[in-house]
Parts: sequence; C-alpha cells; structure tokens
Amino acid sequence: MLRQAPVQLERYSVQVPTVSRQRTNSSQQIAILAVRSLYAELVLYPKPGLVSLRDNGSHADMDASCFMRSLFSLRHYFRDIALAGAAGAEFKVLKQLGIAAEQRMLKATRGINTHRGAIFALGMLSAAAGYCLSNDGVLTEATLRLALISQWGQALAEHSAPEDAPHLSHGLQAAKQYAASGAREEAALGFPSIFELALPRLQQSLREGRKLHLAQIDCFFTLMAHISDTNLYHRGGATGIAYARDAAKNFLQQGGTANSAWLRLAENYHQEFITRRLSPGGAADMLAASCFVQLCQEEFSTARIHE
Ligand SMILES: CC(C)(COP(=O)(O)OP(=O)(O)OC[C@H]1O[C@@H](n2cnc3c(N)ncnc32)[C@H](O[C@H]2O[C@H](COP(=O)(O)OP(=O)(O)OP(=O)(O)O)[C@@H](O)[C@H]2O)[C@@H]1O)[C@@H](O)C(=O)NCCC(=O)NCCS
Ligand SMILES: Nc1ncnc2[nH]cnc12
Repeated sequence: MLRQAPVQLERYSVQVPTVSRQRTNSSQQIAILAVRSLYAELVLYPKPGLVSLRDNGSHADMDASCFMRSLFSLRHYFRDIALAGAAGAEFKVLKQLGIAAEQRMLKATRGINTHRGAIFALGMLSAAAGYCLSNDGVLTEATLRLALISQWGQALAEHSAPEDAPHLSHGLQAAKQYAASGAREEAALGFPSIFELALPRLQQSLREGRKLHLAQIDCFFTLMAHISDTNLYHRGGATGIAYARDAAKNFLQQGGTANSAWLRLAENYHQEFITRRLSPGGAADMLAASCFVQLCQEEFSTARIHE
C-alpha cells in the first residue's frame, strides 16, 4: 500500500501524494537503468553464439531488431515491478507482473523468447531496488542483495523447486536431466554469480583502466566460465556446456581483454559457437543483470530522502 503524504503546491493549490510521486520517480529511474542494461548486453560484441548488432550468432529466429522490440515492450514492467517492490509486495504479485511481461514480450517478438531470463532476474532486482530506495534511501550491492533475500528469499527458494509447473521448460528439463541449477536457483541464492563473480571482475577490469565495454566482455566470459547455463544444456547437452566453460576459462587465462589479441580470440570462439549452435543466453541475462546492479550503485549509492 502506498502511504499518502499530501503537500500543497502553492502555485496550483493542489494536493499531491508526495510519497507515491517520489516512489514513481525512483521506479521510473530504475526502469530506465534496467532497459539500458538490456541494451548494453545486446550491443556488446563479440559474445560467442549470441545476437548483437553485428549478427545473429547461433540463432535463426532472432535478430537485434527483435531484441529491441522486446526490450522496449518491457519498460513499463520494470517500473511497475520496482513500484511493487517499493511497497513490499508479496512474491505472488511480482510473479503476476512477470507473467504479464512475458506475454507482452512474446507479443512484441511474435512468439520468440528473447528475454524470459531477464524478465525474471532483472525483474526481481528491480523490485529489490525499489524496496531499498523506499526503505533506507540507500542502494548498494550489499543492501540490494540483502533486500532480495530478506524480502523474497523464501518464496524464491520455493519457486526453484516447483511442484505445479504447467510444462517442463528447457530450464526444468536441464535440472531434471543434468541436475543443473539454472535461473531459479541463482535467484534463490541471491544471484551469487552476479555479486560474487561478475561484479568483482567488471570492477577489476575497470580499475585496471579498461573501457566499460571491455570490462563487460571480461564480465561476460567470467559468467560463462562458471554459471549453470540451462540454454547451453538445452542446445548442446553436457558436452556443450563443458566446451563453453573451457572456452571461457581459456579466454580469461590468456588475460581476457588485457591480451592485445583478445578480439581475435573472442571472434574465433564466436564462430565456433555458431558452428556448434551453442547460445549462452543465461550468461547474457546475468551480464545484463550485472550491468544493472553496477548502474544502480552508481546512481543511488548515496543517501536519498526516505520515500
Ligand atoms: C524462473 C523462470 C526464469 C523460468 O525458468 P526455468 O528454469 O523454468 O526455465 P526456462 O523457461 O528455460 O527459462 C530460464 C531462462 O533463464 C535464463 N537462464 C538460463 N540459465 C540461467 C542461469 N544459470 N542463470 C540465470 N539465468 C539463466 C535463460 O534465458 C535466456 O535464454 C532465453 C532463450 O531460451 P530458450 O527459448 O529456452 O532457448 P533457445 O535456445 O532460444 O530455444 P530454441 O531456439 O532451441 O527453441 C532468452 O530468453 C534469454 O533470456 C533461460 O531461458 C521464469 O521464466 C518464471 O518463473 N516465470 C514465471 C514468472 C515469474 O515467476 N516471475 C517471477 C517474478 S519476476
Ligand atoms: N544477445 C542475446 N542473444 C541470444 N540470446 C539472448 N538472450 C539474452 N540475450 C541474448
């Protein structure tokens, strides 16, 4: 429930619900950062096997314009879920917003699943960001993760072992067949790959003086080297994910983007992934989510007035 705190606007002499307006402004900003993060992921090149503005990677049915339509269709969703988070909404409310957003995405892409993982991960993080700004007025990596776990950790844990899934998604199939953890467990554990792996690597590369897009490349390969990406299981089975992890580890062992030959190496892997039809869509979503946390921290890490 949004509390109303009416104030007089002298010039117009109208009653404005301050609290709700401030929350709306913050939620609007959160949504802008979420969409900007999805855009940053899309334009980053080369990401082995994935769609960018240059090519469609391992995908016959998706291209960059399809992703652009998809991310544009999600802008109101991120605002709404941030607002719901600010109001401390239960997980079932967030879930309804997530399901409606998936439907809007599918309408915008004519049935292609571009951002299901991002709707979930960035949606939960947007809700947690809304909660932080509305309660402490401060948002850091630590407060964001704490808010996520304290508010919705229990529900996310239950969501990670669904008894009533209407159909076996690719992620649930990988969980069943390979004991892969996937998107659900990531969220239930408070996104360890974002907070413990991806962000430290992104920040290290930035500290070492690399440009943002290069730091994002290092961050992406770090994610691919470690996460249990159910898209890689779905497209390539255990061999596919092992190949992708080895490729990412090799790229990082050779210095990542600090190596002057990094682009050639990354492009070679891009071609190899295309040949093998591999697509690390989970790592792509986690990259977007990592960019989002980084942007939120830059934007909101100093104290704001309680909202
Ligand atoms: C919890 C849900 C995300 C559903 O998850 P589930 O485990 O049931 O699996 P999927 O439906 O397969 O979706 C999971 C998507 O998450 C991404 N992902 C994969 N691994 C990880 C990981 N380790 N960590 C984080 N995220 C991960 C990935 O998304 C990307 O891949 C998409 C393309 O996937 P797909 O269509 O399967 O693959 P293709 O190769 O293109 O298929 P073909 O061409 O071969 O047919 C792309 O969209 C990326 O986003 C996984 O796909 C969640 O959906 C859910 O619970 N929804 C209900 C709403 C809800 O509860 N919301 C909560 C509040 S927001
Ligand atoms: N750029 C991308 N290419 C293919 N699948 C994705 N899922 C999320 N981002 C993606």
